[in-house]
Amino acid sequence: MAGGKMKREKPKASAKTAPYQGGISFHKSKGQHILKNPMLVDSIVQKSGIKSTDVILEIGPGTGNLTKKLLECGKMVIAVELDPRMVLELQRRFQDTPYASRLKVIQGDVLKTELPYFDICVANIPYQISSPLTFKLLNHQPSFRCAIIMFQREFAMRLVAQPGDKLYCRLTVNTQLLSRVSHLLKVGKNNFRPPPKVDSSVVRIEPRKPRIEVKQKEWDGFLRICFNRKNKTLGSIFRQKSVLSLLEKNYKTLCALNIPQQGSADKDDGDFDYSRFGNLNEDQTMEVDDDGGDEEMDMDDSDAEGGDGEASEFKDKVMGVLKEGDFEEKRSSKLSLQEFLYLLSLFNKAGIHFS
Ligand SMILES: C[S@@+](CC[C@H](N)C(=O)[O-])C[C@H]1O[C@@H](n2cnc3c(N)ncnc32)[C@H](O)[C@@H]1O
Repeated sequence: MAGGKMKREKPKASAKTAPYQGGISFHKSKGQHILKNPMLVDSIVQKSGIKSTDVILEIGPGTGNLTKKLLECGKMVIAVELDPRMVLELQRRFQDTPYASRLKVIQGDVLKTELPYFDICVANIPYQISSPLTFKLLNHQPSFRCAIIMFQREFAMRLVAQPGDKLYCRLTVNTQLLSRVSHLLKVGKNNFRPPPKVDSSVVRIEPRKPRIEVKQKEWDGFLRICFNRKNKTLGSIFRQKSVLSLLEKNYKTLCALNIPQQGSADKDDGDFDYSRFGNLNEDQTMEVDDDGGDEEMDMDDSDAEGGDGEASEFKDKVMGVLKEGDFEEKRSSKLSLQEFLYLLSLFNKAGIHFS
């Protein structure tokens, strides 16, 4: 644990349920809504299935109410906290306790921090980093066993959505490509201090082992097109001029370069950019109810169905792929992960690429 003044943990406030606040004022801009219900903290820890040998990653420990329980269960807690006031408070709270040698506090923005090895992540996070954090964790190597994370309810429901659910979106498919996600607990606003404006949910995320390998940029480009208008048929999406001309450009470039056609299971060169899968614009914050960036865009006249000649030949090729897999009349809102993977493989087999 980092240095700091020695001070015993403060005695509990008169009300039994009072959370340890350390006299700190909370900043909503940093997502500081601490857990004030000890029974809820117990329940989260119990559902986490922590082993006594586990190295636990906690993101945003705040004043340490969850941290304390994690220290009781695991071998080691590594806590990443942005706010130096909270870091100091954690040091004060645990420094002269038996937990001190098993707590490591890293001060900084978790999104910019190189994460160490951990077995399990348990966290009540600032909701404004939900999406990039999820993908940062899911691309962390070596992979961890599972993550138990508190999210804004709607974000959580997007993660666990199934084809046909209202909240099924690109975020859902991207998350489920990399992990199995399940809903653990509904959490009301009054369990936090100060209470946020939205309800929350605790979700369990287990990275897939082995991973489903996709070419990242290819997959991302493909899903962006599919979810551009998720309730329209794929036939109607792929007949748009803008989509056809983008795909035709890629097709001609690859033909000109005489690059052998690759299957979708090939990996990209270079590092994975987790921000591509979950950029901040489609995140859910405590205060803003954003819809995940997959709203349907109105098609303007210039983007009506594709034209004649050479373009029309390419359009036939694209439509041929959709027909081959029986996808023309299907909609992204109802397509399973396996169907998306299959459709991309059909496109790639036909030499049609999305990056
Ligand atoms: C919702 S509070 C949770 C506090 C505590 N874990 C609890 O449950 O009582 C989120 C915490 O994350 C911290 N935080 C905010 N942005 C962060 C970031 N980018 N990286 C690391 N910590 C961050 C905040 O300062 C705050 O302490």
